[in-house]
Amino acid sequence: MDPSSYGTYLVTQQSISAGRSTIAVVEDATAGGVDVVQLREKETETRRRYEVGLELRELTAEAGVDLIVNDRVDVAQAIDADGVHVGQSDLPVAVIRELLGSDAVIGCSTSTVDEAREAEAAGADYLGVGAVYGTFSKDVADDEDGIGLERIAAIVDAVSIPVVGIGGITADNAGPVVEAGATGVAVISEITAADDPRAATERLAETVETAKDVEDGSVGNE
Ligand SMILES: Cc1ncc(COP(=O)(O)OP(=O)(O)O)c(N)n1
Ligand SMILES: Cc1nc(C(=O)O)sc1CCOP(=O)(O)O
Ligand SMILES: [Mg+2]
Repeated sequence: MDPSSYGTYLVTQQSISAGRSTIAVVEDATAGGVDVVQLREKETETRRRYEVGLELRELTAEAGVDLIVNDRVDVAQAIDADGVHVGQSDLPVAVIRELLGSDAVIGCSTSTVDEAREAEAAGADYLGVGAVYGTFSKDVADDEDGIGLERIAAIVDAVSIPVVGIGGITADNAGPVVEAGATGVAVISEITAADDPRAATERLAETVETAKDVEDGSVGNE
């Protein structure tokens, strides 16, 4: 799948999933219409991460959903994932491109226009930009209220690759992120910690689709 289709993006984290397995959450999310899943189990040992990754590879492939691995090029290769997502403290994008080749999808986290331009020049296929709003799922050093929608719009203007907003995003506040120009939104808690992850995914995907229609002018300008 092309990252320009990454509208609804699930980042996994079993520790906040109310006792459900990451596999069960991803099954629900694929049934609910997620476009891409990132395996991000920072507290899980490598062997277990690999085993979960193999299962996710099978179920995402069947559902036609992309599978991205957080940080780890070796795990991505071992499970035949579609790509890798890295941040400013991880391996550089250009090095990952050398290792994985031109077909791999490489995502890079950025929170400023300069970082975004640099990641694009290095060969990133999409950007994860955040934290858009305040989040409890990760320690985000610079701004605990988030970088906000104006920064999203500035980054979208500065690059020509897709931008995915992340951080504190819910079905209630995702619309403005897409209306600011983001291709989509990435979430952990909105889906993972929901009572019904499938329904939460459906709600989020519906919000993203509606906002895209507003953004491209097909509704709301009659
Ligand atoms: C889609 C997406 N965007 C941003 C991030 C954050 O990546 P990073 O800054 O490398 O932090 P960790 O996730 O590795 O803790 C992401 N994972 N996904
Ligand atoms: C993994 C991650 N990266 C962020 C960034 O700003 O780069 S914010 C974040 C956590 C997103 O979790 P939630 O959807 O529960 O807020
Ligand atoms: Mg990282």
